[in-house]
Amino acid sequence: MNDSGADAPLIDFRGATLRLGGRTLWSDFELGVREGEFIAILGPNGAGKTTLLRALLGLQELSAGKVTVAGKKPSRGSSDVGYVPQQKIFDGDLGLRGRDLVALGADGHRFGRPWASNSVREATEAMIRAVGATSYADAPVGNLSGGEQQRLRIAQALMSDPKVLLCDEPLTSLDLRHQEGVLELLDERRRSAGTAVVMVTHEINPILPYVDRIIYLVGGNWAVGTPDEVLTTEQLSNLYGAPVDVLRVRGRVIVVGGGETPEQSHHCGPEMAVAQS
Ligand SMILES: Nc1ncnc2c1ncn2[C@@H]1O[C@H](COP(=O)(O)OP(=O)(O)OP(=O)(O)O)[C@@H](O)[C@H]1O
Repeated sequence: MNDSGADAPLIDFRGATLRLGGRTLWSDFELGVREGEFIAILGPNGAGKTTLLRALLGLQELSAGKVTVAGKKPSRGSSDVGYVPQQKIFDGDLGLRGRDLVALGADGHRFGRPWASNSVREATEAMIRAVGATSYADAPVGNLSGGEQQRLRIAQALMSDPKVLLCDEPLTSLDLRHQEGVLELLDERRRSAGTAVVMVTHEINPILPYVDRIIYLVGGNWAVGTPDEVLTTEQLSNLYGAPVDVLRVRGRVIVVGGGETPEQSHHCGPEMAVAQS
């Protein structure tokens, strides 16, 4: 399923192909992401989800085709792109306070010499308020819960006021309440500021109320579309090249795979995959 895109997409992949270590991760990938769109990237381990984010960060050259972000070739350190890397829980001994972590996201383009300025302090305070972290912003980050830490990391990534926010598995190790908190925060940002959000995740059900479209990558194949378009028995069976059943049970999506790939992909038991929430 190819994406029709918009006139001037914020993210624009054209015929993008990426080969790494003798494997084709994805080929002829086409996608136009509009301002304020919320996109989730799904797929099994090793399908190339993080690598797709790396291409947007200017950290990974394409093997063929092209990609632009805000009309430009992606480049390292661009203030157009905010990035929340895969979660690492901060150590309890780390002396850094929440507000210090957020302030680290202030970049030279916007603030001049970051640490010295009042404008950084004010912007940090405003961002902490915006993500609802005021009550714990002065605590050492290592003492905070995973969900609280994640909020601060997103605040840090938003400090450069990026046009695009990339998040790599921001829901991992969060309970349902904190997952919803993070998703609501991302949703609010894309609605209020028009930031396009692109999120890698293994969690399907929590994201369904929020995302506009899904990119599903499997073994060199890809599909892009709304959750209803992509999460179907036919589409996933095509992508996996093996029988996969997509069931809807009490509003939840459950993917049951016949081969080994779907089970591996979503860290579930041997019989049933995905449907984690
Ligand atoms: N620099 C590299 N050289 C060769 N192979 C690489 C390189 N970087 C990544 N790979 C391989 O590319 C594949 C895709 O990796 P990537 O991290 O994008 O997968 P992913 O879909 O994010 O997986 P996961 O769900 O496990 O995080 C993996 O098989 C990985 O080993």
